[in-house]
Amino acid sequence: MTQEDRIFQDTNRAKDFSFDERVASVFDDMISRSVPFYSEVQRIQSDLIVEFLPEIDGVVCDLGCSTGTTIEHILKHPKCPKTAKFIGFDNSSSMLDKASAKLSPAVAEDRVSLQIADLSDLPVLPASNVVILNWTLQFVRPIGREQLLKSIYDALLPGGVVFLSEKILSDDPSLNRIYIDHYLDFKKSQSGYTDTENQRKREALENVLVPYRLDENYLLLNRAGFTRIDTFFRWFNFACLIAIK
Ligand SMILES: C[S@@+](CC[C@H](N)C(=O)[O-])C[C@H]1O[C@@H](n2cnc3c(N)ncnc32)[C@H](O)[C@@H]1O
Ligand SMILES: O=C(O)C(=O)C[C@]1(C(=O)O)C=C[C@@H](O)C=C1
Repeated sequence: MTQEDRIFQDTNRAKDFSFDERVASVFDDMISRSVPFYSEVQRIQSDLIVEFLPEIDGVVCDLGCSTGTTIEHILKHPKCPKTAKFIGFDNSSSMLDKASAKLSPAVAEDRVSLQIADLSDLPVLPASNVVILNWTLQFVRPIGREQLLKSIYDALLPGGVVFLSEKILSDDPSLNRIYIDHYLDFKKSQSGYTDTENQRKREALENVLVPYRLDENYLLLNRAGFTRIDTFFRWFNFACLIAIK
């Protein structure tokens, strides 16, 4: 059972945000209160993902899988083939411990495996039908992003897809300001985070979460080899992209 996220009520919290044990212990609460339409995105994304899974031996890699919520959603989808295999990667062992508990029956049946790995220095991915990067590329150092997307492109089978969800910037500064203000309002109203908590989290995420503009993310995907790209969901400064090989 996930605890309620009150991490930024604590004044002693170290400055830089990190996915440590303390964040992992409240993460499901934190992300569902911090990413607008988080569960709806999981729902519609899994509807899309099953369209790209073959009847037998499909492979899905979730990079930055955190506590395994996305894999759990797909596994529970009525159209998810029973032979599909899932591999979750993350560089936080605390997150993977939570994922392993959440997904334990599927791990026991060998449908899911979890691997500790840094996305800046990823082992070669298996040939995959689907690769997911949900709110994770934004945490990878900008210099490593293109190479990561290239290795995803190489790992995808023909017709395979990458799902990329990110916090984004607008190229119009005044719209950017408005979007961020509405995002802060969202966090206050939907979740009860105070202005102080929001401000502290914002400072902790500075230089840790580095968002790109939507067109910059399209360009990165283009450079990696993808030409068929679409935005299937957007809410102000959050966007979810699909790109087909
Ligand atoms: C915002 S969370 C992702 C949420 C998750 N995909 C979901 O849909 O619930 C970002 C995750 O990426 C992981 N992460 C960040 N930088 C990473 C890196 N360089 N290598 C591997 N994992 C990383 C973090 O540990 C964290 O679990
Ligand atoms: O930008 C913020 O304030 C956020 O809370 C965003 C965000 C994200 O997009 O990953 C940052 C960290 C948490 O993992 C959950 C949400």
